[in-house]
Amino acid sequence: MKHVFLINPRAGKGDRAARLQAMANRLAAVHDLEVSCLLTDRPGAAESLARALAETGEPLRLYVCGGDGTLHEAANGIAGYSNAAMTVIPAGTGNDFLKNFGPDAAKFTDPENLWDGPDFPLDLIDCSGRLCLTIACSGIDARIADSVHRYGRLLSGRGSYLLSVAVNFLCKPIGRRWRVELDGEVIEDDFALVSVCNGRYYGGGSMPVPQARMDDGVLETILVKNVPKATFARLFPAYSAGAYRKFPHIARVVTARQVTITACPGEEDIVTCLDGESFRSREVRLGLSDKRVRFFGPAGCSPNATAR
Ligand SMILES: Nc1ncnc2c1ncn2[C@@H]1O[C@H](COP(=O)(O)OP(=O)(O)OP(=O)(O)O)[C@@H](O)[C@H]1O
Repeated sequence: MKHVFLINPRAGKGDRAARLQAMANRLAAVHDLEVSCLLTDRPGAAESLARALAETGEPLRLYVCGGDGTLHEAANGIAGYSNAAMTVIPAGTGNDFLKNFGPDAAKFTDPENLWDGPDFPLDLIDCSGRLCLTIACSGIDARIADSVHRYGRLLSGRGSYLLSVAVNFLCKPIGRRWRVELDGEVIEDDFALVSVCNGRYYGGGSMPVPQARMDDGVLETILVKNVPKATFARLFPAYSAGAYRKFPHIARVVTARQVTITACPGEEDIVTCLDGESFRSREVRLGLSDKRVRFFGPAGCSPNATAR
């Protein structure tokens, strides 16, 4: 069995690569394991490195050291390979994925809790060919997340968030005219956002659909219609706390197997964010992937620990 620490030295604040490499060396020495470290040298590197390791066919335990973006890339690399399993040692900024594990999330910081932990399959969202572990969001939330990344190159975390909210929320309309197809049902309307949830957390801890479970073969999609800005600001805390049932005239949750979002003629491209990584397109097709990813974690942990 190969144990590989896949380290993103650019994740989070400050370079933790040296500390993570020391952790890997200690794990090898204490348990007489074959442990190596790989550093990502560019965006996208975690995916190609993870895929290359999985393609060898050798039994693999991959410790993804980074945030949600690095985890997203690694999952795209190893999904569907039965010889490969992955876990995460949180080294990112938000680490929203681990919030699904509740209090056990803290145990993921120590590889002693991970190296011989049980593995279990997790579902994945297929979004126009890319795979997403937690939440695939399109709309105002994705536009804000996208700008936070862009402004983050110039400003602090809080500064880039505030500027992003100002630009996307205060200076531009919230709604976009989309045609949304949910299995057979077609709705054309102005939408604030449409988020397909496998996991429960995104955007630094918002939990739109608390019943979403990561291994039940079901995706929960929340649709929020366009509303005046003051209404959106007033309802956002309830949306973030999973209380969408409090405003049924605006929000609705469905378990459609196929969701297609198409920008209406004249409307700008749709911004979609997958595990925090964003892209633009005219149309987004979402559904349960036929691939799953093998995930390992501390004994007794559950990716549904906070589901309700
Ligand atoms: N050597 C590198 N140089 C620049 N960017 C890199 C490098 N290696 C990986 N990346 C990119 O760094 C980005 C940020 O990584 P990641 O999302 O894991 O951390 P984060 O943004 O701090 O955490 P979170 O997403 O949990 O808030 C990813 O999009 C990844 O592609």
